[in-house]
Amino acid sequence: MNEAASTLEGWYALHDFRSMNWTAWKAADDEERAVALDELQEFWNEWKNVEQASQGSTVVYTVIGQKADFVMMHLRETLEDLKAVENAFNKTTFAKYTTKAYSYVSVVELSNYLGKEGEDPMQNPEIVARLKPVLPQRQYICFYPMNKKRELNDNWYMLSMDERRSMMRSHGMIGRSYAGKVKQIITGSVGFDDWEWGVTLFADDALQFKKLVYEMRFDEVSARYGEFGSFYVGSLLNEGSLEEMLKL
Ligand code: VOV
Repeated sequence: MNEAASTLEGWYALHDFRSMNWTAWKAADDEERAVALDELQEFWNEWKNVEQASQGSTVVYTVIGQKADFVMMHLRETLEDLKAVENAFNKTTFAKYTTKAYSYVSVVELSNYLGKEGEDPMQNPEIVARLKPVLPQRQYICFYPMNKKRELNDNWYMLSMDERRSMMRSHGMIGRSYAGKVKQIITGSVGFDDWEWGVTLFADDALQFKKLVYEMRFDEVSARYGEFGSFYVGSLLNEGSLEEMLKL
């Protein structure tokens, strides 16, 4: 059997995409809307407490286009913690005015393709911080799921470790040339969701997503082996900008 890459896992991830039910939101009276917003604010404060206690991280972004109106991306220590945060949101008054659009379940993952031989990665604070990251508050987010191909002639999983490592090195070099412009969080989802990985990118200039993804399309690991799902792009929401978005 071919050698599997070994992976390190960190916090579990839930990308929870919701759409607004604008008809219901507009039909609600001022008091109902105020209650919904107050509860949402309380909920948001709880997320901040979780982040301060280093037990997870949450960011909220709009989603542009008709696939959804906003996404809550949660990182938590366990799948149960993710379910709890999902349930808690569903029980808020605000959730009554939303519909479920899409969700993605995965876990922050690092592989050993480019790791140093003989080093215990868990003793490296940089690696631990990448496995349990505080999510960046950049202006834009881009999320999409992907697979590595398993076709007769192009089967990633039949390649030797050395072949895969050399392609991942080239991938990493392209990625590194975007240092400071795009921050990536790769989450593994084999056994958890419909694709093999979730790719979440953060940037202050959304065009850098297009440039990075396009450049990677010419790199063998993406050109030959990458298969991609739907792309979601959006901009950062905080309590203030969410209220602005919901103002009638
Ligand atoms: C923003 C830049 C960026 C950088 C620096 C970067 C670097 C790296 C390194 C060094 C490594 C390997 C070690 C590890 O960390 O696991 C990876 C790993 C991975 N990547 Fe990546 N990637 C980036 C960005 C980046 C993008 C934009 C994509 C989507 C590809 C595209 O065509 O749309 C991607 C995908 C992945 C995946 C699916 C994996 C896991 C592959 C596996 O088989 O296990 N990635 N990636």
